[in-house]
Amino acid sequence: MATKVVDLRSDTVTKPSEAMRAAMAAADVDDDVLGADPTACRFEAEMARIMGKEAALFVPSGTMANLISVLAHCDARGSEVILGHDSHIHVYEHGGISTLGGVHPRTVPNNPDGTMDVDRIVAAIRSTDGALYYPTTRLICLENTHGNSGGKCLTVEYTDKVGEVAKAHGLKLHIDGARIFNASVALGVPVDRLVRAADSVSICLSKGIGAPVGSVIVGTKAFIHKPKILRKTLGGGMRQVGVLCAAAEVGVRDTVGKLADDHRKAKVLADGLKKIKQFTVDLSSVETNMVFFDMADPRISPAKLCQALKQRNVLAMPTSSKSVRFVVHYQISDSDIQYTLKCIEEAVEEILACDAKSERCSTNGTS
Ligand SMILES: Cc1ncc(COP(=O)(O)O)c(C=O)c1O
Ligand SMILES: C[C@@H](O)[C@H](N)C(=O)O
Repeated sequence: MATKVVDLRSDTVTKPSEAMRAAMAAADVDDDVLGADPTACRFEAEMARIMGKEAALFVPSGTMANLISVLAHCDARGSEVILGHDSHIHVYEHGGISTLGGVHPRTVPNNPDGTMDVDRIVAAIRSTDGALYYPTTRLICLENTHGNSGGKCLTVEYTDKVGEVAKAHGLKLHIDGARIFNASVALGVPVDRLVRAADSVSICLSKGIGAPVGSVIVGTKAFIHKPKILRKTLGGGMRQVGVLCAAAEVGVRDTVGKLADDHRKAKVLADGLKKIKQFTVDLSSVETNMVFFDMADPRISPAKLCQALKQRNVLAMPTSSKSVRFVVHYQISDSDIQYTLKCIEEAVEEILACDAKSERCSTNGTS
């Protein structure tokens, strides 16, 4: 029997459910590049409806969804996008908007809650009277929930405010909504209301929603025409993609309703960590499915802890030289959470005992 692994590295690690696999096998498909795949068309129409936008486009990944969205809005040479210094687009997408799209990033500091100060966004907008020197600001990007801040939610009030700034300055607003459903559930705000101010949104199907592959870009019908061309340009035009959309349909139907439980389990995990004195965790920062915690004992490093947990079939990821991240998803059970906490306690004991032993060895002069 396969060893049970509690995989808390990310919510991207879920395996397709039996219902997803059955839907994939039974999917009615055709050539999506020719616009003929019935399952893709049905799914895209449903996602547009859910998100309150006119149109939607299925793409292979969240990275490609963000890249295509930025390039579609910034389709003139010398364009600049305002985005968070700690945003996924800026930190984890290989600078694709610049290296592939020629778009210049203008970063604004992300606050601990994932927002960027509105006055700093306004200050970052290039004035047109500096045209000889300045790129042209065309786009503002937000990220909701904000991954590197621990899955924090951007409120609808904040999002609307940034939308007003964009409109007042003739700019567009894109939301990296990889986990927008987590934000919607945690805030208790309908997802279409949460993104109303945005001109485009990218939504990951392969995270909390649990689909094996894909993201969706939503926006106006006129806007989506450009992403469709850019998707093909980037090699993302796929043929019988209904096989993948069928799984995503099941995820949207079955898994969005489980996100609140992911958030509850994350809080249980954080509460358990709080009781272990070798770690520090800010319970108020656990708003959705992510738990970031810091090492409070110099004898315990993120790498040592993750290694010791891995030996107990619990997987996690260091996020810095002093912190570790757990990401909960619907394939993590309550007993998995309790098992993880037990393994953490054992791992701490093991690391400290090993450290004490090596300490005794070094004071005794034996190596
Ligand atoms: C906030 C955010 N945006 C975009 C992405 C990119 O998605 P993908 O991994 O599908 O390229 C991720 C992570 O995967 C993410 O966490
Ligand atoms: C690391 C990042 O690319 C991924 N989106 C995650 O959160 O796991």
